[in-house]
Amino acid sequence: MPSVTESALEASFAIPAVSVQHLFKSFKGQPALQDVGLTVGVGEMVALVGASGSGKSTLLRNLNGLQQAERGTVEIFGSPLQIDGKLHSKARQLRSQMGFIFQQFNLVNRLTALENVLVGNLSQTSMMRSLIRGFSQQEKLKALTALERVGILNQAYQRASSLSGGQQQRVAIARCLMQGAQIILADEPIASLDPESARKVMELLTHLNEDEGITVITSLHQVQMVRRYFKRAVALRDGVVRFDGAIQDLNDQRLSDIYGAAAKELVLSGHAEIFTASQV
Ligand SMILES: Nc1ncnc2c1ncn2[C@@H]1O[C@H](COP(=O)(O)OP(=O)(O)OP(=O)(O)O)[C@@H](O)[C@H]1O
Repeated sequence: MPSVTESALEASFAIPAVSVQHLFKSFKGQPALQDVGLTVGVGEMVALVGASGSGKSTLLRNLNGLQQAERGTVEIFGSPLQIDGKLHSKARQLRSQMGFIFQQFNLVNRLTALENVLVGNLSQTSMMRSLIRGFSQQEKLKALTALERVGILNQAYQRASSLSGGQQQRVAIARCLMQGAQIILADEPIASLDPESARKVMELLTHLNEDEGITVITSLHQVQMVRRYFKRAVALRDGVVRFDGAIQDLNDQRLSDIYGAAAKELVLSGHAEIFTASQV
């Protein structure tokens, strides 16, 4: 007989965090996603791999409704977010459970790290209103706690523009925590970072996943990084899922079968020096 805790755990895995079925998306008649299906369990950490133009960003943007597909469904925690190109009435509520991290951080440069976390993903108008109105002690405490969690409490009152790329990305992650995101979608979160900052950001995402059960879906170019930090990878090529499975099965031969000569771009690009220098 399973214990109560085991049953609760099984139940939490029964409804996936993200479920995508038969997703089709094109730009000016050119397919970007073709019949994409994907299921990500609650608390999983999954890498989207693929050469440039393979559809990783498009898929991530469709997962939170930043873009809408022509056909197919996206469900979040079992509730539809988009069906055949239409956002569901619950989309806004579902999106509030998802944080999105961009390659270029998307912070407001003239605001401090703390203010960026406080305004979170508010629209421009709501952001101005909130800044004028001010924030409660409780909100500030929550934002400071989020900054502490990502290791940059000391920079709370520095303008975003004066922070390093790695620090800015950590502010972006703190913003997700402030928002109470249960799912973090990260689009090439380390592509603009130096190797050491990239390592710190990947470790932070791993800890949030392992310690707080946040589901993480990240697009990455660098296969070395994927092998180091992920158990599962989904490889896209020309908008088609060509592999979905355990990372150890996505070996160099498999990559070369999927991408041909372009596999080199994935194996050799960016941050490999971290592994040669300190990890391997
Ligand atoms: N806004 C857009 N307008 C027109 N075409 C687009 C748009 N966004 C993506 N595409 C096209 O859709 C395809 C998939 O692009 P996408 O950005 O999703 O790939 P990616 O794997 O994320 O690539 P990268 O790693 O370079 O970001 C590409 O052919 C791209 O040119």
